[in-house]
This record gives sequence, C-alpha cells and structure tokens, in this order.
Amino acid sequence: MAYSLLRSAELVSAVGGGANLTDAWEELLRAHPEWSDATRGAVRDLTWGTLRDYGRADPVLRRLMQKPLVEPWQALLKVALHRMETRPENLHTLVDQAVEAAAHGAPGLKGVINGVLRNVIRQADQVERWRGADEVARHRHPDWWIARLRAAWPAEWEAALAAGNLHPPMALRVNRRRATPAQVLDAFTEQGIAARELDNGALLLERPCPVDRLPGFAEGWISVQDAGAQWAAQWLGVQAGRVLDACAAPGGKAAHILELADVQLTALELDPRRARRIAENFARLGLAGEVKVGDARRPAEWWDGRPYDRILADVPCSASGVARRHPDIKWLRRREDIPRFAAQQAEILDALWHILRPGGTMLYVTCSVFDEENRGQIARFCARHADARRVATGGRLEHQLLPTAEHDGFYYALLSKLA
Ligand SMILES: C[S@@+](CC[C@H](N)C(=O)[O-])C[C@H]1O[C@@H](n2cnc3c(N)ncnc32)[C@H](O)[C@@H]1O
Repeated sequence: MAYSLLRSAELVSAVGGGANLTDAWEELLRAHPEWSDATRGAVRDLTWGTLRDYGRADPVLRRLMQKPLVEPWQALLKVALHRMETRPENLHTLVDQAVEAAAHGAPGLKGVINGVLRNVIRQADQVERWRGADEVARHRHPDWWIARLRAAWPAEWEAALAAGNLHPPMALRVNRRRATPAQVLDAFTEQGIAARELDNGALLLERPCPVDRLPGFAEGWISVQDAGAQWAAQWLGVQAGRVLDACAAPGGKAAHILELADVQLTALELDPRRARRIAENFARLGLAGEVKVGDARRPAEWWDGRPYDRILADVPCSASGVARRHPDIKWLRRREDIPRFAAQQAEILDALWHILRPGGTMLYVTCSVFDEENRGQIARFCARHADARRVATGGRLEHQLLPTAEHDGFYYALLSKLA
C-alpha cells in the first residue's frame, strides 16, 4: 500500500504541475514492466480517484496545515485523504502506510504527515462540515466550471456535475455488418455478462469489463464507444456518397458510419500518431475507409477538390463532457482555454463549409458541456453564413447531452447548406 500511495502521489503531483495524465501513466507503465496487475490497478484507482475528487482535500488541508508541503508530499496527503474518504475501514493502517511512504524519500516529513492524517480521523465531523461549506469540494469541479454550468443549465447543473463525478459507464457499439445487438446480448448472457440495449442501439454493460473478456470483440462484432457518441452516425444520416470525418482519430464515429452505410469515407486527422489508430480500428472491424493526415482548417493542403455530401465535424474541445474518464481535465483546464477552443472550432467549421456541396449537411459535435463551444458556437456560425440552415435531428435543432449514469456529455447540431 505504501508503494502504491507514493507512486500515485507522484502522478497526482505531475498533473498538478501541468502533465497530461494519460502520457504520465503510460510513461510510468513503461518504466515498471515488473508491476503486477494488482499494483497497476491499485496505483490507477488511487490516482484516478484522487483526481476525480477535485477540491475535496483543499478545505481540509488549508485548515490543518500552516503551509503546504513540497511535492509530491502534499499530493501524498491528497491521495491519503481520498482513500480515507472512499474506504473508511482501517483508517489507522492507512495513516501508517502513508507515513511509511514518506519514510524513504522525506523522513523529516513523517511527523507532519502522521499528525495531519490523524487529525483528519479525530476531527471527522469537522472535516465533513468544512467540505460541506465549500462549493468546490461539494461538487468536485473548479469554481468557474460550476458557475458556467449553473448559469447555462439552472435546473440540471447539479445532477450533471454529480454524474460527472461517477465512475464512467462502459458502452459498446455493435458492428451491424457482423452482428445484431440481440446476438451480442445472447453471447454475453452465455458468459454471464450483464448488459442492456439503449434507445440508439448502444449496449450498456452493467459493470465495466476488460475487452478481451467480451465475446465477439476480437472478431470485430463490437467496439467500445460511449452511448452518447453513438448518435453521430445516425444524426448525420448517411446512406451513400462522399463523407468526410474531419477530426477523426481514433476513428470511433467514422467506423460507425462505415458499419451502417456504403459510403466513400475520408477520415482526416491532424496528428499522424493518432491517425494510425484509425487505420488499426478500420482493420479490426473489416472496414474500408481512406485515412488522411491533414489540418481541417487548411483544405488546400489535402482536399482533392470534389465537394463532400456529408461532413462530420467532431472538433477538438474542452472535453468537459468526458472529464470523469480523464479527471486530469478538471485540473488542467483554465477558464481562458474555453474561448481559445471556441476560436479554433470556428476556424475549422468555416473551412469545412467551403468544401461541403450545396444541399449537403454538416454535423457539428463536441464532448463539451460549455455553451461557448456549443449553442453559442452554432449561433455565431449561422450569423456568419447566410446559406446555413439548422436541421432537426431526433425532433430537435440541437442536443446538449449532459453527463448521466448512461452516457457522457456531448453536443450535436446539424447544419444544411442551401442549394
Ligand atoms: C474529439 S476528437 C475526435 C474523436 C473521433 N471523431 C472519434 O469518434 O473517435 C478530435 C480529434 O481532432 C483532431 N484534431 C485537432 N485539430 C484538428 C485539425 N485542425 N484538423 C484535423 N484534426 C484535428 C485531434 O487530434 C483529435 O484526434
């Protein structure tokens, strides 16, 4: 336990210093090929959990300490507090393990760490009151994030924040070229895997499960894809013709389109490393689509001059709708990042509009919950382009999916270009 606490503290501390969690985690795994599944699981759970618990430690540590410890020891306290709150059995053993974690790297801090954590145990009721009185600790999101959501969604914001703190659900997309949802569910039942079908055909697992234990995964029957992302192919409404997925990696939505319709699809991606993952996914699923590396803002560099019938613009965004999967997002994003994302999205949309044929449609998608990237973005786009018309999908002109227990947060709006 001491070892896992320390490794997790180092990761939490790295994210606090601006590191991307996925990159830092992969680097750590490469450095420790000897780790057992149990060690990997323990470090991951502690780290992801502590980061999901944004703001829970601060009001406590602020009151119990005169000044923060140097890193990673302040992060060690946060990891320990997370563990104490989520697994309140054997608290004293946990404190001993946290002290043990400090013993080698910072023996001089053993006393402070011991004192702070034992105070947390002694003053448990007070600790709860401090957390209850602190909005950030209550909602586990940055204050500016809470304020934006509350202003935009006065009735829904609290439920959306609470759902954003849950362990993410695991949903699957069924490759309709190879199987039906009923066939997949039958195969799951035989293996004792509980799942159910949602409105849009996505399968929601009762409990997340490693993909290699899922029957049909290796055969390309299914892919992991959040249920909220599985509206894209349906709402883009593809049957035939030329389709561009302009921001395509790792290729989940592009593959879904190819599973549903015989179209000529180009999957464009700016990052060459990520573009390779699109090709790998197409190969596993037995799909034929063209993969191109290029910048959606600069069609002159990669476009063949023939307009597209349909464009999917699943643009880079704050990823605020999927923060429970990447909890470092809550620590790394700043309020001033949102207008930067919005400007980049507008640039992509404007460039893509020129290569859409008159009469064609473009589906705008983000995994953001912020208006500036969503409703506001589309309103500004329509004000700039007199030939843009909004088209209803699923009976509505736009869909802001806020995170729930079933799906992540997404925004969708379909635009058609006047012929
Ligand atoms: C939200 S993700 C796309 C997810 C993908 N559609 C799927 O369903 O699997 C956005 C992607 O756009 C890429 N991207 C960012 N800026 C881009 C640009 N200017 N042109 C093309 N791709 C870009 C990012 O590297 C990232 O892979």
